[in-house]
Amino acid sequence: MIADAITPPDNSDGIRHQLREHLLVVSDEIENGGVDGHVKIRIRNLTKLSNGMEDPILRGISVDIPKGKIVGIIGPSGGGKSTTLRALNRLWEPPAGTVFLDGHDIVNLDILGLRRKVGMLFQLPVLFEGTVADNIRYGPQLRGEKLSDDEVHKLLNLADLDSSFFSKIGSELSVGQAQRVALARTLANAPEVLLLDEPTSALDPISTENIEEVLVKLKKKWGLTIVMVSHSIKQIQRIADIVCLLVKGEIVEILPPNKLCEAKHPMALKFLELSS
Ligand SMILES: Nc1ncnc2c1ncn2[C@@H]1O[C@H](COP(=O)(O)OP(=O)(O)OP(=O)(O)O)[C@@H](O)[C@H]1O
Repeated sequence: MIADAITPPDNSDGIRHQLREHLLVVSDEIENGGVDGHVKIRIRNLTKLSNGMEDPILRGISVDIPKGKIVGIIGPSGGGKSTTLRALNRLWEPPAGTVFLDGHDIVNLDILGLRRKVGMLFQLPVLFEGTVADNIRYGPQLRGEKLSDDEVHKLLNLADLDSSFFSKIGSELSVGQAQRVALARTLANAPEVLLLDEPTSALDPISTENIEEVLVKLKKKWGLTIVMVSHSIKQIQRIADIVCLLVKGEIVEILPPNKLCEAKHPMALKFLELSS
C-alpha cells in the first residue's frame, strides 16, 4: 500500500528533510509492491547544481524504482524530469553514492555495460543509415554478436512492427514507425530498464496507443522496469504503476496514478489542475 500524499514543504531545511524522510518511507512501501519486492534503481539525495543559476536543477532527489513496474515522472516544464532520467544511464555523471542499479553504484559500472542494461528512448527517434534490420542489429554487433534474421523479426514483432519493415530504410518510415524501430533497436540489447523521455509526444493517438501497449506488454512479459517522463497525465494514468511529481528539482509527491487527485503540494495541485 502506498502512503497518502505528503505534506506540502516550505523552504526551510527542516521541512525539506522531513519531506525526504517521508518520501523514503513511501519508497520503501512501493518497493514492497515491486517484482519480488526488489528495487531496481535506488536514487539517494541526487543533486545537480547549475552553472550560473542560483537554484539547483535537482535538490536531493530520493526514490526507489521497483523492478518490473512502470514509474511515470510528471511535473511542470523545467522541473528537472529529463535531467533526472539522464542521470540513470550517466548521460550526465551523477555524484558517487546517489544512483544504484541492483545495489551497485552506477558510477563504478562499465558505462557501455550500464547503457546496455539501462536503455533510453528519446522524444524523436534518430535512426542510423541503412535498413531497419541494420539498426536493430547495431547494438549486439558492437559486442561482436550478429542477430539472425529470425531474431530481428522477433524484435520487430515485439515492437509491434510486421516483417515487411525488415528491409525498409529510415526515410520510408513515419515518426511513429521510426519510434518503434528505435524501441526494437534498444530491446535488441536486452535491457533490464527502459528510460523513456516523452516517447510519444511526437506521435498521433494511434501510434501512441501502439507504443503504450508495447510498453505494458514488455513490463508484463519481460518484467522490464520502465521509467517514463511524460507531459500527458492521461498517459501516465493509463500505463504507470507509480507516479512521481517533480517540481523545481524536488519530488514532491509519489502516488499511484488513480490517487493523483489526492496530491497536496500546492504546485503539484496547480499543475494537475492546468493539465487535466
Ligand atoms: N546541461 C545543462 N546545463 C545547464 N542547465 C541545464 C542543463 N540541462 C538542463 N538544464 C536546466 O535544468 C532545468 C531542468 O531541465 P529539464 O530538461 O531536466 O526539465 P524538464 O522537467 O525535463 O523540462 P521539460 O518538461 O520542459 O522537458 C532547466 O532549467 C534547464 O534549463
